[in-house]
Amino acid sequence: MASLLRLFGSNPKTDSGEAQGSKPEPRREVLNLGGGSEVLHIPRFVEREKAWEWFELLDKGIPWTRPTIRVFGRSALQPRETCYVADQGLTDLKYSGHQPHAHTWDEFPVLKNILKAVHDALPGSNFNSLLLNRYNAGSDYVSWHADDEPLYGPTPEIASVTFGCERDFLLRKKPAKSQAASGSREAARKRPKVSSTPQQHSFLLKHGSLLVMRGYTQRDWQHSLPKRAKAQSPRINLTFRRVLA
Ligand SMILES: O=C(O)CCC(=O)C(=O)O
Ligand SMILES: [Fe+2]
Repeated sequence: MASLLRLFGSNPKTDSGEAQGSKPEPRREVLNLGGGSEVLHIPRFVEREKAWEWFELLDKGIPWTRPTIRVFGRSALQPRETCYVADQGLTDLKYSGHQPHAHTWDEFPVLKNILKAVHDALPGSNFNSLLLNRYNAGSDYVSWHADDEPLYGPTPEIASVTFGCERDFLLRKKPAKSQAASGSREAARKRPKVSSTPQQHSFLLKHGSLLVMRGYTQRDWQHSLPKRAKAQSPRINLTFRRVLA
């Protein structure tokens, strides 16, 4: 995987960390997933102390809830706490049979500061909604999914900022649409066999890190944050998204 990582920031001024009068740009890693999908990772996006300050404000100031969702036809408590913030007048978000209440940005001034930092790091971005997650311990998780709801359009940019306990974030290629239904048995026999091991990547998302999924990542890949017995402290994650129209 390392060979796929293009390391940015090779400017000696930024690498030495001592550009005169300006802060060094944090290191950026770009993982090209192929097929027009890409992940950008900035491990030290928010400086440590600032990130703890933001963690505390979010931990205490956000009205976290643990909604009941529907998965495979059954009701269950969502395995993490959540909150949703969005510009007014946007199409409502709905996932797993649940429609979260859209809070306004004005209710939580800290979110405007975080949003500004994200916009500054990602030229051309213009996020108008935010899904927040709070994982109380390693037993909280998010299962395999893609944020491919139509309201985000075909190639959404999703910017994910992490505070608190570091956790593994996994990406796996969606299985190719089965061709078994079409074509004859003979055609299937002649078709070259594809490897049964799905392509997978793993990122350790640290306190203060930013991870951005772009291009066709939501169409062609899934992501998850698995349970981790050793993770004993809370993690807060913010995913900024743009709802179209
Ligand atoms: O917590 C994370 O890092 C990911 C959250 C996520 O995938 C989501 O809210 O859609
Ligand atoms: Fe997601």
